[in-house]
Amino acid sequence: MTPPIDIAGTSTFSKPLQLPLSQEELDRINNYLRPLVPEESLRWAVDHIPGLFQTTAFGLTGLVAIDMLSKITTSPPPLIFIDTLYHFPETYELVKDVKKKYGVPVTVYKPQGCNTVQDFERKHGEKLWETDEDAYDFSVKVEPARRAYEELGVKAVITGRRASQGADRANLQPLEIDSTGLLKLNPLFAWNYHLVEWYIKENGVPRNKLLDQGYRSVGDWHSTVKSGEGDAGERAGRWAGKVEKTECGLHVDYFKIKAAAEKKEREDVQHIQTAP
Ligand SMILES: Nc1ncnc2c1ncn2[C@@H]1O[C@H](COP(=O)(O)OS(=O)(=O)O)[C@@H](OP(=O)(O)O)[C@H]1O
Repeated sequence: MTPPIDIAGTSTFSKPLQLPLSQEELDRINNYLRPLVPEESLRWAVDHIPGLFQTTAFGLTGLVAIDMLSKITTSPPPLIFIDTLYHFPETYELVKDVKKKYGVPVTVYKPQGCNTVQDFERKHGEKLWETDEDAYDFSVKVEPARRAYEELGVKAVITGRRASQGADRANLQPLEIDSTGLLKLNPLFAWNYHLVEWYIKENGVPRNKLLDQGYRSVGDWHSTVKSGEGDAGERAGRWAGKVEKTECGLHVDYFKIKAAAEKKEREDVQHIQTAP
């Protein structure tokens, strides 16, 4: 591969960026980042963005970013892994492989007050993903992620989302600001599945063993199935059979999912109180 160009000196943005960013500044940054290759975007982000972390479920795209970062900086952004407690054993194996190969710190956050599935089910009941999707997504991913961002002083995260994954991601920009003010850098926003797969093979990057068994995007074991060829099918194995569901909650409006989860909690309490 061609080594990434050293673009650090060509940027006219303040170092570090002054946060929060105005919409005008965000637009200017996106115009600057859009034509860059991922290594250049990552290098720019490491140089300019304070409080930068990488949030990863060790999907192929995030793994590409981890590998690129290991080649462009000696102090890559620390990794945050939200352990829903329902990941496949192969995913937990991969976390170990990545730690061993790259030596990068991985901070793990779990659902509040829960260390094990048994803890979670005592608190929320069995199969919460079937009875209330929003409450499940909020408890296993959204709340732990917010806790991580607050406790670790996270101002920005690198994500593994790409526009070619379609649905809500079809118009993905290199840099976004979410409803809480968190910056999200999507360095591989313009890559397709085949390019990501090619990079992983070419660079000997560790990957989830489930990918050799026909899985293409891996989430929780209870809601992930094998999926077909081509970009259209990449995330088709996530929440299979639920046509409207395309996100796990981490990348939707925080306040909306929080409100939905709290509403369900209130209804449950009311139901218990009025039960005969
Ligand atoms: N559990 C967990 N912990 C930390 N970060 C996570 C998690 N789940 C999703 N993500 C972040 O979202 C990126 C896209 O993930 P997915 O395509 O799997 O979709 S989804 O978020 O689960 O809906 C994903 O990209 P990857 O780094 O490629 O995994 C991460 O940036």
